[in-house]
Amino acid sequence: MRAAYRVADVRSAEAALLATVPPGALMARAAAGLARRCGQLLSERGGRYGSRAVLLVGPGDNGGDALFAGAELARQGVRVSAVAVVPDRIHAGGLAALRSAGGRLADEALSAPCDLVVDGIVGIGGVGPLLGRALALVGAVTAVPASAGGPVVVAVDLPSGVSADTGDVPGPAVRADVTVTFGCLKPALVVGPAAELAGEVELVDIGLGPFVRAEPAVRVADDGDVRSWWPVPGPQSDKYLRGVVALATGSVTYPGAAVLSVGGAAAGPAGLIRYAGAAREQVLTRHPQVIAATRVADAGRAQAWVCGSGLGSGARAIADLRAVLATPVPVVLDADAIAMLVDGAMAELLRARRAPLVLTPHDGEFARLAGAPPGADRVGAALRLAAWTNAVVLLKGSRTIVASPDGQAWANATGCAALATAGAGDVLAGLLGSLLAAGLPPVRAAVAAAYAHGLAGRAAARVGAVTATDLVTALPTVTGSLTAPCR
Ligand SMILES: NC(=O)C1=CN([C@@H]2O[C@H](COP(=O)(O)OP(=O)(O)OC[C@H]3O[C@@H](n4cnc5c(N)ncnc54)[C@H](O)[C@@H]3O)[C@@H](O)[C@H]2O)[C@@H](O)CC1
Ligand SMILES: Nc1ncnc2c1ncn2[C@@H]1O[C@H](COP(=O)(O)OP(=O)(O)O)[C@@H](O)[C@H]1O
Ligand SMILES: [K+]
Repeated sequence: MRAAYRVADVRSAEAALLATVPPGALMARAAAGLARRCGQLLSERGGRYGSRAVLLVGPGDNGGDALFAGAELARQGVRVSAVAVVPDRIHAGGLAALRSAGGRLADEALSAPCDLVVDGIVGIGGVGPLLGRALALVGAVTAVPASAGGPVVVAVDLPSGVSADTGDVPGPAVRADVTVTFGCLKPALVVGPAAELAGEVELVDIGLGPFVRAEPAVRVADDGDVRSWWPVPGPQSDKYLRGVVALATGSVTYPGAAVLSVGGAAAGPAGLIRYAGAAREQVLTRHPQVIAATRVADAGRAQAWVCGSGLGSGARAIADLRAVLATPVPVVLDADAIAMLVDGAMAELLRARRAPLVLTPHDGEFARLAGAPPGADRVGAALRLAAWTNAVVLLKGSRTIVASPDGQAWANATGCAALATAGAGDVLAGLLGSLLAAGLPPVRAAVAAAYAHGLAGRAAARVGAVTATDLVTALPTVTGSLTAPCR
């Protein structure tokens, strides 16, 4: 698990650490890590000696990091020039170090072609959209991407122009190929549109770890986490012990949603799938192992329910949703079921529930339920909806968020834009239901489902254009790889 911390918490930790080390030591550690990565990137692109680097140097310590790293690169034979955002507010020690290593202060950014741009405009001290010369410099950096022969762009701590705590991007911002961040991750490196601007993120250890006392603002699961959580059948398992997942999804209008959600469930760890709904025939044609009924009341017992994907919102859908909410087992509500929750008549059933509830809204469904779209602070918005509904909220997006009513938030790092295809959410809901049925607690089930779903998207994208059916095809290999092999 990786953890990202808010700026205020990073500052407190840094203050505590600073009191234990000589002045300048932290910046030296940060700059050393930054210079190391920049040097590697130059070596990969034809060599350091004689290459050209431009430092964009803001008025704060972020600029100081860039200058000290530039000094180290200059010592290695790189021709380094620095452009000050605010010429009379440049880190004096950093500038002296750069000059004594042979680097220079330039007036114009990128007046000649260069191999590397180091974005030291702002880091965690950035507030709001970039202003003044900072804004003009960002335009110059983004003109030619590295993939089109432009310079490789390395952001110092954060890509300048992003909101560190929320991952919002309120205006023009640096698009980095690599972000070298110090001490710990910040939310903007893992959530929201900012995370897409960070490129590859390298975390440099500056000794901050023991001084971070706060709870993470957001967590990111890795392969090891998901693998260790994934339910694995034992020698005594039978289909019931592995868990029974039931789905009330699809409708006469949208039978495909039923097929896709059952397909997602089929890749999960549950031992048996029940289906209740109007798409019974279509489900059985594609998934003959399913035990299918037409109504929830006739479906039989399950350890978790999935309800809503393609369900519609007529009288039949309302009755099935009510029946699902009345069960004493974990429930995933997706799509139409979320929309139907807006109806106050469901409130009593929700209040009476003791078993876990997981909501899987995209932004539109979120807005219907919460009264407004998630906005700039997606983690905060998901946490508020989770607290209000007493449900785990899986807020879909390019970095899907999982938020719990007790204030824990996770961001998914495996997604890819290929997932933005009709029916992908149905597949996710089915897989999530299967993980719940197999006994995974709701936050872990949601995090693990988003993780595997993202990997399936990537796997399918490697083959070609991705449809939700391709996700169903790709999922078993992904989920199989997350499961210890049967002995
Ligand atoms: N505090 C520490 O112990 C360490 C800090 N380090 C570096 O220090 C950085 C934080 O330094 P600072 O607190 O000096 O802050 P920054 O250097 O991130 O930026 C602050 C300055 O940027 C300007 N600024 C803010 N928002 C702006 C906007 N929207 N448009 C234009 N200019 C804007 C302000 O004038 C402000 O003085 C970190 O991100 C990291 O790079 C590292 O050296 C590691 C140790
Ligand atoms: N730009 C994107 N990058 C990565 N994943 C995305 C992106 N856009 C959407 N997704 C993912 O695609 C899925 C879409 O689900 P959803 O909106 O419910 O579609 P549907 O209702 O058609 O099934 C979600 O898992 C979401 O996180
Ligand atoms: K920066």
